[in-house]
Parts: sequence; C-alpha cells; structure tokens
Amino acid sequence: MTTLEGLPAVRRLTAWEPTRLESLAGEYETPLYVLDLDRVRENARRLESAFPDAEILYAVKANALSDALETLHEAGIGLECASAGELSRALVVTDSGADVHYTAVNPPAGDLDIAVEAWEAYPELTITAGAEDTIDRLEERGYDGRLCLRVNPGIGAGHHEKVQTGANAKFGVPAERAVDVLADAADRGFDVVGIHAHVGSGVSSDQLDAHREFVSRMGELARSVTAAVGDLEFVDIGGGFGVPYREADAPLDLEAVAEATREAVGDVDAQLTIEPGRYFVADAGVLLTEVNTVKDARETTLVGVDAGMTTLLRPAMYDAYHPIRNLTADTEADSSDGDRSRGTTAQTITGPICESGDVFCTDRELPESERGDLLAIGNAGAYGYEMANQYNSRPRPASVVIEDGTVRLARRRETIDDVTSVERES
Ligand SMILES: Cc1ncc(COP(=O)(O)O)c(C=O)c1O
Ligand SMILES: N[C@@H](CCCC[NH3+])C(=O)O
Repeated sequence: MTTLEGLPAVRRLTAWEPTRLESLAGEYETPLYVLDLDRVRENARRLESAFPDAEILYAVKANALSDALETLHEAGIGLECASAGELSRALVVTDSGADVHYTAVNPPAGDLDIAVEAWEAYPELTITAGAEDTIDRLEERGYDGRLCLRVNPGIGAGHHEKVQTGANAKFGVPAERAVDVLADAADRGFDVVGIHAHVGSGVSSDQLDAHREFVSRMGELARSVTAAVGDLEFVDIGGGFGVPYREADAPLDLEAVAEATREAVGDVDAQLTIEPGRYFVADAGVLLTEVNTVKDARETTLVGVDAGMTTLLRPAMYDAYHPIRNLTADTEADSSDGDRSRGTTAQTITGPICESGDVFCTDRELPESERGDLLAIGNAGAYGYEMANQYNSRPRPASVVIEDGTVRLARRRETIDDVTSVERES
C-alpha cells in the first residue's frame, strides 16, 4: 500500500519552496509554467518499480515540452504520440523509433503521410489503428509495418465523463470485432504486434474495480487473438493512472493497480505495455500567476489574476480542482521580522478572459489576497500548457524547467506578434 509519508507518492503544493517560486516569477514574469524534471524522474522510477516487467511509454499529450521528453527518454521511457506533431517531437528524441508508438484517432491525411514517412526512416515504429478505415488508409500509403489495433473494451473510467474513453465509440474497434480485423490485417501483410485500449484518464483507487474489469477484458481478448491470429508481442492497456488534486485525496495505490493488472494479463504470453501521461508530470508542475484585482463582490471576494482559462483550461473544461497557494502570504508568515498574519476569506479566482467560466476556484477559503500577490496553482504539469490556447488573442505563457537545482527557460513567452504573424505570412 502506497502511503503519503512513506513514498513520495504525492507532492503537495506546499512542498514547493515559496521564495524560490517568487524569484522565478520575478525573473521570468507571470503567468509562468514551472516543471521540475527531477520530480518527473522520480515519478518514472515509481512507475518502473510498480511495473518492473512492463514496457513503459509516456503519453506525450500530457506535456510535450522537449525537456520532458528528453528526460523521460534518458530514463528509459518510450513515447506514445497522438498526432503527427507529437510524433515529430518524439523522433527528435528517439534512437531507433522502437520505443515510439503513434496512436491514430481519426487521423487527418497529413498525419498519416507523416507517420508513414517516419516509418520509412524508422521501421521499428509502431502504428496503432483505432478503425478499419485507418488500416485501409495505411495500406494505401504502402505501410506494412508494425500494426497494433486499438480496441474499444466497452468499459470506461476516469475523473470526468469527458475523459472516459473505454466505452466511447470514437475510440477503437469494438473488442468483439478485433479477432476478425487482426486476422484480416495479418492476411494483408501487416506485421500484427499488439492490441491496445485506454479506459480513460485520471482513474483513482476507488475505480479499481473498473480497472480490474477492463484489464480482465484485455487479457481475455489477448488470449483469443493469440489463439486465432498468432502470438502478440505486447498488450497495451493505455494510461489513465490518476493523481490526487485535492489536498485530502489519497494517492493512487499503484501497487494495487499493478497487482490487478498482473492477475488479468500475467498469464498472457506477451509483454505488458502501459502508457501513462499525467502520472509522470502532473505534480511536477506549477503555474505561477499574479493577482491584479481584488473586489468585494456580493457574496464573495473576487480575485483577478493574469492567468486564465487560456493558460490552464482544466477548471473551466472539467470543473477540475487544482490546489492554490498564496506564496506572498506564506513568505510573509515565514519571515522572521514579519508580524503580519493575514486572515483567510472565501475567494473566487478568475482570469482575464471574457467568459464567465474563466474561473480557477469558487469561494475557496484562502489567505486574503492583495494586488501584486503571487499565487501558485498546483498539479499543473499535465494537460496545462498542452491545452493552453490563444483565445482573446492572448499569447501563451513561458515555461521554465528545474533540474539538479538549476533553472532554465524551456519555452519563451509568446508575444502578440506571435499570435498575429501567421496571418501576415499567409
Ligand atoms: C491512448 C491514450 N494513451 C494514454 C493516455 C494518457 O492518459 P493519462 O494522462 O491519463 O495517463 C491517453 C489520454 O487519456 C490516451 O488517450
Ligand atoms: N485533458 C484531460 C485528460 C485527457 C487525456 C487525453 N485522452 C485532463 O486534463 O484531465
């Protein structure tokens, strides 16, 4: 059983050093994403120790920053890509392509062209198809390389309905059709290497039963495919391992997830493959943002900050909870000469975007905010920058990484010119 105190299974926002974060904001301005690469490595080690015999890939979509990909590649983790763009990033990092999977979901023609070109250069690349059309379209492009079939297992799980994929018809070929589809693909000359499914994202320990049912369906399917079509090299059960976002949430019991997985697929004569994204990076990232407005509204104190739903979309999109800490108030409270101690009050924290959904939290009890305060929004390492956008013609923020105690700029802040220049170029 993973415990909070024993293993560093969850990194609370309070573990970040406030004065350090303040100095980063001072140097690089806000809003600013910060990613701790040492923490990413620790998360990788925890996954490796829970799944010692598995092939582990990183789902690049969680955070595609080159520094994150390089760090994980050096740690022996492969890369799972959801688009031609992610694939292009992975090919910069990989040596042979053998540790790269491209998972095609209704792939635009240009993506398939790039994936097939990538395979010509890296024949050990694996392409995972989630529809028979995708297999046909690969064949039309002359592809007869390593093929994995994404199946729809008919069971989903995850932190929100919008991220549950396992029973959503968009994702994968119905599992009951998999044997026929793979037999046909093998007859057509594809190198059938695996089956794949992804139950959903942000699966927590209280959804362990759904995970158990999911992996048991995958085990059963793997045995049927092996009997009817031939040996499989791997069974890929996707990612989805949840991390705690609320202060009171327990960390995912990774050992229990691994044990349930082994019970279901341990006797299948194929490599187990997992491809988490969030687990590697979520708690390795924070978003720093500055308070610019404090208003006494009718029922709450309204706090305006310089990050918004364009910087971190998760609260607006999924009502996702992210821990928030007022670093300025904490530094004051810690400083020896500081005799100031702020009270707390219920605050609604919102960004600069013209949408009423542009809210990070509603009526959350936090130290009273003042203009100029620096806030840290925790667990922002996964699906943070990746889902950032330029709505309201707002440039995306900068990202810095911390490694071995040093900080470097990993991605510069966009400018308004970056937002508009593509029009002038066309
Ligand atoms: C196919 C696939 N693999 C892996 C992942 C990674 O999910 P997570 O970040 O929840 O581990 C996703 C995203 O949900 C996915 O769609
Ligand atoms: N973007 C989602 C996760 C979805 C992963 C992709 N299938 C989140 O922030 O929770």
